[in-house]
Amino acid sequence: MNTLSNMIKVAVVGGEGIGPEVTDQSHRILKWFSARRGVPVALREAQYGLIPYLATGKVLPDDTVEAMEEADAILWGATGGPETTEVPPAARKAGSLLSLRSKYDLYANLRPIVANPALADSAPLKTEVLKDVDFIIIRELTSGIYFGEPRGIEMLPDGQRRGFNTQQYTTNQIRRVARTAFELARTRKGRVCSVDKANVLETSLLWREEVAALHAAEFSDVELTHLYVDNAAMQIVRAPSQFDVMVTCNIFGDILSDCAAMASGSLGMLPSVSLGPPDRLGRRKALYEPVHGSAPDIAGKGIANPLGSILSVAMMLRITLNRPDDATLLEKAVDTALAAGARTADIAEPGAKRLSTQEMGDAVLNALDKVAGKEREHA
Ligand SMILES: NC(=O)C1=CN([C@@H]2O[C@H](COP(=O)(O)OP(=O)(O)OC[C@H]3O[C@@H](n4cnc5c(N)ncnc54)[C@H](O)[C@@H]3O)[C@@H](O)[C@H]2O)C=CC1
Ligand SMILES: CC(C)CC(=O)C(=O)O
Ligand SMILES: [Mg+2]
Repeated sequence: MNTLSNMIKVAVVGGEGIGPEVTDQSHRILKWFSARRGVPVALREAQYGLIPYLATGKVLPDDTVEAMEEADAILWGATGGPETTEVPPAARKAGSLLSLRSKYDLYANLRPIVANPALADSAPLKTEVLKDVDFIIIRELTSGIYFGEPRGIEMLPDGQRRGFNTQQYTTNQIRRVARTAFELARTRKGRVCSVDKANVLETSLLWREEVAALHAAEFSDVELTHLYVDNAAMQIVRAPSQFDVMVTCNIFGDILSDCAAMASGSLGMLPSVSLGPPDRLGRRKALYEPVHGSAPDIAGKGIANPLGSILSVAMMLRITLNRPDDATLLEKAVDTALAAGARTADIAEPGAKRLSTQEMGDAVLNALDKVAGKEREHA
C-alpha cells in the first residue's frame, strides 16, 4: 500500500507557451501510472512565468519554490515567450530556469535521441541515415558560458557598445559530467565521444585533457573519441547512428541537441532529465523536461507535440521512480500510438490526419491500456 511516507514527490510546473499544453498530457500519463500501476507519486501542480508574476511580482512564486524544494522530481514544461517583455529582466533572471539548474546543481543533462522507424517517411533526414539511431547527448548544465562571470554590455570610449561573456570550466566540473558519460556508456554500447573546440578554446583544451585523464585512470574499457564541435554537428546530420554517448559543455550541448532532434523527426520528440549530485542516501534531485522551449509560434493553438514531455515521464519512471518495467511500458505505448498513425502536425506527412496535443495524449493513454492489457494476458 502507498502511504504518504513512501510517496515520491513530483512538482508539476507547466510554465509558459506550449509548456502547460504538453505538460497537461504528461501529467495525465503520470496519473495513469499512479492509478493503474500503483506508482507511488504525490503530484503537486505549481505555476511559473507571466501569470504568477502578474499576481505576485515573481515568475517563480513562493508556493512554486516550496513545491520544487520538497520535490524528488520536477516535471517542467517550458520557459520563455513574447510576453517576457512584460516581465522586467531582473524579475525574469531571479526566477530563471538557469537559476534553478544552478540552485539544485543539476549538472548532468541527459538528452536521448532515438529515430522511431514509424516516423521515417516524415523525418527531414533520409531513411537510410536514420537506421539504428540511438544515442544520448550528455550536456554539462551548470557552468560554461551561460554562467560565466564577468559578463555584461559596456560603453566603450569611442561610443560603441561591447557585449562580453566568459566561458570557464574547472577540473571537477568536467570530471563529474565525464564520469556520468563513461558510467552510462558501460550500460550501453560502450562508446563515448567527447565534443569540444580544443583547437581554439583553452576551456576545451582543459576539457579534452581532463576527459582523457579520467578515461585512462578509470574507464579504459570504454572507447573514447574526440570531435571538434563543428565536425560533430555535421556528423550528427551525416551519420547519427555512429554515436552512443556524446558528452559536451553547456552551450555545445544546447545547440547540438536541437540539431540532433532532426534524427528523431522533430524537436517535439526529445525528452530530457537534468540530474544533481547524489545525496547521502544516493537520491538525486531531477528535473524532467522536453528539450524544446515555449514555441511562441504555435503556443495557444493546441497543436504542440507532447511526446517529448511524455517520454520525459518514461525517463522519470526509470531514473527517479526506479520502475524500469513501467518506463518500458510507456515507451512501448508511444511506439504503438505512432505505429498506428498518431501524428501531431510536426511529425505528419503531407495529407495525413493531424492530432491535437490533447488527442496525442489520448492516443498514448489508449495505447497504454492496450499494451498493459496484453501484458496481463501473457502474465
Ligand atoms: N527548457 C526551456 O524551457 C527552454 C526554453 N526556451 C525558450 O523558449 C522560447 C522560444 O525559443 P525558440 O528558439 O523558438 O525554441 P523552441 O524550442 O521553443 O521552438 C523552436 C521551433 O520548434 C518548434 N517546436 C518546439 N517544440 C515543439 C513541439 N513540442 N511540437 C511542435 N513543434 C515544436 C517551434 O514551433 C519552433 O518552430 C525562448 O524564450 C527560449 O529562451 C528554449 C529552449 C528550452
Ligand atoms: C534557457 C535556455 C538555455 C534553455 C535551452 O535552450 C535548453 O535548455 O535547451
Ligand atoms: Mg536549447
